[in-house]
Amino acid sequence: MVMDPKTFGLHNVSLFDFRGLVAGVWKPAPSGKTFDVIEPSTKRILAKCADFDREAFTIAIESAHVGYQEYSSSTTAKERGAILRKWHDLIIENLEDLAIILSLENGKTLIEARGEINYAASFVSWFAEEATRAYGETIPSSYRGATVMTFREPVGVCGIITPWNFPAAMITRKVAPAFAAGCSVVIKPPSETPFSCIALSKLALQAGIPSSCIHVVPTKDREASLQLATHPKVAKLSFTGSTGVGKMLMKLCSDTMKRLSMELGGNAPVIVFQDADLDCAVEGTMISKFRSSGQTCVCANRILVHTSVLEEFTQRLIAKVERLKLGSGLSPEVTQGPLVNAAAVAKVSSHVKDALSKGGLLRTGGKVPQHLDGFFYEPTVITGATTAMEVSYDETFGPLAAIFAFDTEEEAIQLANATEYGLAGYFFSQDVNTIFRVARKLQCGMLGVNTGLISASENPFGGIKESGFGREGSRYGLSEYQYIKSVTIGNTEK
Ligand SMILES: NC(=O)c1ccc[n+]([C@@H]2O[C@H](COP(=O)([O-])OP(=O)(O)OC[C@H]3O[C@@H](n4cnc5c(N)ncnc54)[C@H](O)[C@@H]3O)[C@@H](O)[C@H]2O)c1
Ligand SMILES: O=CCCC(=O)O
Repeated sequence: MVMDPKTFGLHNVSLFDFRGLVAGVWKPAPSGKTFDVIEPSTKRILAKCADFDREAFTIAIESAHVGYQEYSSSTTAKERGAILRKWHDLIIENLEDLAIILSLENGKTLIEARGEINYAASFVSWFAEEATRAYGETIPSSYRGATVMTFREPVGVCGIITPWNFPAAMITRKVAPAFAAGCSVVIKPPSETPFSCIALSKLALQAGIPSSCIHVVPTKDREASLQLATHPKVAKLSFTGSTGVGKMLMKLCSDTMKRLSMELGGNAPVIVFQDADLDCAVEGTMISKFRSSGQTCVCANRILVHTSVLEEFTQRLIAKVERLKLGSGLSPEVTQGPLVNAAAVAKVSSHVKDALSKGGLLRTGGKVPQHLDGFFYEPTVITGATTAMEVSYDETFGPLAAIFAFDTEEEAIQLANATEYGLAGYFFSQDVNTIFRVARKLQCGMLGVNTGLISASENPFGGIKESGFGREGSRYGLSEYQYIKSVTIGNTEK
C-alpha cells in the first residue's frame, strides 16, 4: 500500500511530487511506468515514482542545450547569484517539509535531515556569492603588441548523477555551481531517494531558474540514464557514488571527451595517537563513524588506536555507542535511523561475520535487531581488527566500528594509507609537530585533525586515488563547471 503524503504533516504538500521535470513540464513517464520507493524504517512503499526511458533523457538534453545558451548569454553573474540567493531562501522557508521528505525516503533522523537541508542550502548561498567571482586574468604576451586574457565560460549541459545517502546536499553541491557558471543540468536522481531532488527542483524553478535549464529524469533503467555519459551534447558529467560505477561512467564518457567530476567511495582511517585528548577522540570518532548510521562517504571505516590508550578509548566509545537509539528517523528520541535497504544490512552483517571469523572480538552490537521492522543493524564495536578482514579494505557503509591496534607512528601511517581509496582521514593528537608531520603523510583529499566533522560549503570536498577527482564546494567548486578560454589580442600598438 502506498502512503498518503498528507499524513506526513507536510505544510506544502505540492513539494512531495512523484513526477519528473522534462523540457519545462512536470509529468509522469509517457509509458505510465513507475518504480516503488521504499521507506527504509518500515520497508513499506512510500510512493511510486515516474520511471522514464531513454527518450526522455534525449528530450531533456536537447532542451538543456538550448537552455544553457540562452541563460548564460542573457544573465549577468550577479543576476544568476540573485536567483540562487532566492533558491536558498525558499529552501530555508520549506526546511521542515524538505527534512520530512528526506527522512522518509532515506531513513535518517529528522535532526540529521534538518542538518542536511541546511547543509544543502549552504552550497546554494555559497555559490550565489561565488557566481560573481569568476575572475579571469591578463597575461603578459611574448608577442610584441599583444595581450593575453582569460575568460571563464560555462561548460554547457551538465549530467548530474547522485547517490541516496545525501539526497539533497549532493544535488545542490553540483547544481548550484552549475547554475552560477551559466550551465544547465539534467539530473538522474537516485532511485532509492528521488523525492528530495524533485522537491528542491520545484523550489529552483520558483526561484527563477529557467525551466529549460533544469531537468529531473527519475528512472530505474540504468541503460537509459547512460545517455548522460554518451550523448554528445552533454559537456560534463558530475557523478557521486561508488568507485565501480564511477569507473564505468568514466570509460563511457571518454568517447565524447566529457569534463568529469568523480566523487567516489572511501575507506577513511581514524588514528588515535597516545597523546590524544580521548574525550575529543571519542566524540570525533562517534561523529565520523555513526553519522547517517555509518552511511557517508567520509565515515570512518578503520579506527587505529595506539596500544597504550586502546582499552580506555574502546571503553569510552562503547559507552557512547550503547546510548544510541535505533528507530524511525521521524521519532524524536531516535539517534540512528535504518540503513537504506536489505543489501546494506547484508553487507554490514557480512563484514561483522568475517571479522569475527578472523579473530575479531565483538564488544557490543553485532545483530539485526528483531524488534524493528525496517532495515536496521545494531551499532557495533569490534576490537582486534586486522588487515586480513574485509572491513580493512572494503567500505562497510554501515554502523560497524572496527578497532585496530598500533604501536608506532610509522605503523599507523602505513596502515592508514594501505588502501586504494583516498577520500577522508582523521587523527587525534595534541602535539603540534605530530599534527603537521602526519597531516602531510596521510594520503587523502580531506583530513580532520582533532575533529570528526569536516563537511562544510567552504571546504574543498573531494578525494585522491580511487576516491576520484575534482573538488566540490569551496572556491574551487565553480571552476568545475567552467572552462578557461584564452583570448590573445594582437597588434595593439598599430
Ligand atoms: N565522494 C563523495 O563525495 C561521495 C558522496 C556520497 C557517496 N559516495 C559514495 O557513494 C556510494 C554509495 O552510494 P550508492 O550506493 O548510491 O552508489 P552507486 O554508485 O551504486 O550509485 C550512485 C548513482 O549511480 C547510479 N547507478 C548505479 N549503478 C549504475 C549503473 N550501472 N549505470 C548507471 N547508473 C548507475 C545510481 O542509481 C545512483 O544514482 C559509496 O561508495 C559512497 O562512498 C561518495
Ligand atoms: O557521503 C558523502 C557526502 C557527505 C558529506 O558531504 O559530508
